Amino acid sequence: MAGEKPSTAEHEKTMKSKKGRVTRSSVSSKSSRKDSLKWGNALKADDDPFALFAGGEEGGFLSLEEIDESEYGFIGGATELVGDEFERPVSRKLRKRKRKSVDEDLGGEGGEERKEEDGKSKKKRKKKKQKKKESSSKGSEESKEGLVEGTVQDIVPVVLDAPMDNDVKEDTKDDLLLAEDEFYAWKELRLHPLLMKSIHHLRFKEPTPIQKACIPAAAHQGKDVIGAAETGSGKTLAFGLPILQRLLEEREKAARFIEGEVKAAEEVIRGGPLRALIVTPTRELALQVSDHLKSAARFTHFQVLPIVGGMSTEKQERLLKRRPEIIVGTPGRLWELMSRGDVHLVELHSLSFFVLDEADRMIEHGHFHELQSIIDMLPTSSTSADSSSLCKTIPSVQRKKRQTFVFSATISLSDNFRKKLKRGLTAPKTATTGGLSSIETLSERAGMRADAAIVDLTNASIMADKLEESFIECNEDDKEAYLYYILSVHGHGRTIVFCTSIAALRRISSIMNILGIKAWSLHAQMQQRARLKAMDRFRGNENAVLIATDVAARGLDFPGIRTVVHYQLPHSAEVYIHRSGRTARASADGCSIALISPNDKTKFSTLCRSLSKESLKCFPVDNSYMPEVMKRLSLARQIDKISRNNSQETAKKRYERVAESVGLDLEEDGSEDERVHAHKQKKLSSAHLKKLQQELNDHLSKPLQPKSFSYRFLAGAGISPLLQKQLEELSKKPPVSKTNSKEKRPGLVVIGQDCLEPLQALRTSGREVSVTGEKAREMRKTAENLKRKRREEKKSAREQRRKKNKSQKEAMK
Ligand SMILES: Nc1ncnc2c1ncn2[C@@H]1O[C@H](COP(=O)(O)OP(=O)(O)OP(=O)(O)O)[C@@H](O)[C@H]1O
Repeated sequence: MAGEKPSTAEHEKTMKSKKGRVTRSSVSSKSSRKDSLKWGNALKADDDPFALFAGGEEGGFLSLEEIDESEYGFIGGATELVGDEFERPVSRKLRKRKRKSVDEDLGGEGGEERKEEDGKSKKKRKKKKQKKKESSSKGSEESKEGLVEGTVQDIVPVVLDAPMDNDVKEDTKDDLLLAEDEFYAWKELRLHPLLMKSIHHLRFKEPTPIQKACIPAAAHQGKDVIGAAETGSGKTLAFGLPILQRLLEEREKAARFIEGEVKAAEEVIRGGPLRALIVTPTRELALQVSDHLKSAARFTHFQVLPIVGGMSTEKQERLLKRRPEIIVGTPGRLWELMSRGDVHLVELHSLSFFVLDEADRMIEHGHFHELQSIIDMLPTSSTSADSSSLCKTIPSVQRKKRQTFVFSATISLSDNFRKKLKRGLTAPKTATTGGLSSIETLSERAGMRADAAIVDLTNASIMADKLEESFIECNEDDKEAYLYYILSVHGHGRTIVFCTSIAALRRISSIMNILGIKAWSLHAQMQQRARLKAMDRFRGNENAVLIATDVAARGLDFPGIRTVVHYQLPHSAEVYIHRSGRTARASADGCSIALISPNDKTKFSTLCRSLSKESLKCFPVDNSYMPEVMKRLSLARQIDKISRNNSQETAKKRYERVAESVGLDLEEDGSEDERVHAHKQKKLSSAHLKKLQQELNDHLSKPLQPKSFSYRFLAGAGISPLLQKQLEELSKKPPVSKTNSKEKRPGLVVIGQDCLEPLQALRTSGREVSVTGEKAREMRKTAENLKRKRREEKKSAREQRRKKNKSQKEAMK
């Protein structure tokens, strides 16, 4: 820690000088003076002294959606660069555009209200500005007197070893002590104060085991790392923090080195060549990792840029011109831009980190040819070290070798992995021909060193500790019914339903929506914008349902998913692990339910065997609900069928209209009689559709209840809005007259139904069942052994009796 103090103090000075509050000369005083001029406006505009470096409140996938449409910037280092100027982290314009897009999503509703709001908020902003002006002048007076509030210490007391300002108030001191205790576990990782500050912001009280194991090796010993740990264990920061740590250290070194050279220092601050390239298998994951790194880098003003498919290439090229230090991308788009010769992506001489997230997915099915090409573009480690002298921005600061990180929850390495790596080192790079068939080949080809730290924290089952797995046996045709049962009887908490085929996904999401369960879809055939929107909506509602293909199986970190349903089984045990790992993340709990049809049985028992599971809990299903579930489902299926036919008709009509408008002659469909008949049929089917919808609505207006449920009595605890409404309606009705016996009894319904979350239901009444069949085989064997033993005993007893009789008879003679 001793070695850290000067840098901490220096950093402190730099920050203060940037705020314009401290005028003493420091290492960075020249540059900061110039910078403070540029940043002056931004600083005045915000209360938080660190807001300049922060991403503001924006983040998550809504802001990512904006990437497609707007001038998205680098929020990671959080500074948005426009032209040559530093602007406020996330501009008001961006926020406004975001609001506009939300309005558009809502079909333009609320536009007027928005205008009104805008007017009000303008006034508010004016008032705020006025206030800030007053307070900043007050603040500068205070600072003159030595009364500085809202300094670095206020925000991250723990991390800054510099002494606290004497004028910090007593109560704040108590908070600081508390914070110091709370974040103590991070101290031994010796991270840069700016990183500790963001960790404090993220409220991560202690590092996760994988972070504890990887950060010292990667950040302080400069090692390559192969990291494996359960899903949701914080692997992103396990590689992200070492990257930021080293970049910060190098930047400080460079700043010391070029002391006095304002221009060079500015260049260093603005970013030069690419320093870290992170590759992930899916677009959504790349965006998420980039978002995560941005939040970790929010006080460093390093730039993090996602480069993924489905978004404008031109825009990405424009943004690459701003030379972000860190790029997170998917192989396809990265390679596309590299092949186009994008300077920032092909000049990799200063690349210090190459990261493969979800590395085992990269080698699956061999469809990552681009990854091979990217890896082949990387300079060999020795070249990269030598050529650091080519780097224009930090001319003489000697950089360390490139580090390679390979991470996943499901990595299997052979016993002689190190030997292979060593062999790889002695052989020239071109000798490794062929595809990236294994993690070993992949790591070796990426230049991993033989002394790489191998951190494998996966347990025997490879599943998250607090995940409870279960299954429901049912017919293929009944899967929809059981899904509806889970979502309606236990529909509490965010749920993700996995399918393997897009056709199945479309069908069940349509049926669930007809049944009144708002379900979002996510699959690879959707437009990128729609994919991000679905994810955003899913994040936004804590009881939302997402029906997804395996595009969402890996890495995606939705907060608080309570249940994962495997509607169709995945193709491999690894995918099952990753899918199930969307719940029970970051020491939370959760449950998974697999729907197993007779056709799935063999696959399921193979999967269980490969995960060393002999038994699994059977998810409790209350069969008395099923008649009502089936009734509703039958109506929904009929509605779905008619709606599909109708939409086919509509599409056909649209096609005919377009053809007509361009003067195309289409063949007439059948005779006049047939067309009249078709028209009649259509009328009938729309009447039928109306009737079905009415019937379904009647069912849906009542809460789902078991068959034995009596609708006559009021009971239960609490009043749901539905119950409230029905009570109100009931109170408006006149009492049933005894004389008029024909009058129907008012159908009073409803009980404040307590919805039991799937995990709770599983814990209270799930029963353990053998899944591999081995237990049953063992029991059969034991029973047979017992039977044989008994037979043999009987036989020997008979033999003895016979012998005894015989000897008695002989004695009598
Ligand atoms: N030290 C920490 N303390 C608490 N939460 C953390 C910590 N580090 C990361 N997290 C949170 O844990 C969650 C999971 O992190 P992350 O996505 O990195 O997991 P992962 O191991 O990469 O998961 P997967 O294998 O599914 O990709 C995230 O919400 C992240 O913000």
